[in-house]
Amino acid sequence: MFELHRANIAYGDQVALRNISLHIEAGERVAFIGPSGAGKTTLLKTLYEQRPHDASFVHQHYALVPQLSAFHNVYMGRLDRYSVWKNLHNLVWPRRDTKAEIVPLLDDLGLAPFAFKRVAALSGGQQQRTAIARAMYRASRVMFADEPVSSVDPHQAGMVLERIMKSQQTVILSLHAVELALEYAQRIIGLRLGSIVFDLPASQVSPSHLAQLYQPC
Ligand SMILES: Nc1ncnc2c1ncn2[C@@H]1O[C@H](COP(=O)(O)OP(=O)(O)OP(=O)(O)O)[C@@H](O)[C@H]1O
Repeated sequence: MFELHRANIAYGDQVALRNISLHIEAGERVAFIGPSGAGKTTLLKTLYEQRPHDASFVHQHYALVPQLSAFHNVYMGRLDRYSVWKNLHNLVWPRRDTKAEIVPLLDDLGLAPFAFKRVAALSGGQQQRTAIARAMYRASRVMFADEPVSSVDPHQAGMVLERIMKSQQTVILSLHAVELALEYAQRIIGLRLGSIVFDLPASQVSPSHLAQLYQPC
């Protein structure tokens, strides 16, 4: 489904990824871990660009429309699939059938009480869960998510990751929380200074692998 062969990615003269070879099959649940600046976001974006038509992307900074409600932001996940008439109707006067699709999705992520509140009035964690709900509503073949639980409180982070893993066929995400990556992903790719240090099933990642990844420069 995704393939990179000795890929190098740079921003101007700043090299972000070096000699990356990678193959990801449909249905995999993959987590990128590694220190800040290791190249996780760059790798997510590089892979996303291979199939933007059938993937969704949860951005680190959510990329929501703050003036619109959580409901409307989630609806935007399918804006390109509906007619102009349906989109205008839902913007002004949400249709019952659309509410029946979106409200349970928000409810599942603990957001039902905020469904029709402006996103600008929601907390960071609530905004992040709204961005996840939008990606779920899109229902594409692949979900990319960049630090999708960074603002969610620790009690909810597991629940949110569980929902993500159940809702999509293929999931590729970056996580700072190593323990969550090991619990919810099947395959862990450790990145450091733009290179892959290990690529292993979660069950085979050991403390020495992690020490190698997070050792001081
Ligand atoms: N737009 C940009 N312009 C220049 N350099 C960039 C840009 N985006 C990222 N970089 C550099 O590329 C490298 C990898 O960045 P990237 O954001 O992919 O890392 P990351 O592992 O996702 O970091 P974090 O965990 O902090 O989000 C870093 O050295 C970073 O400074």
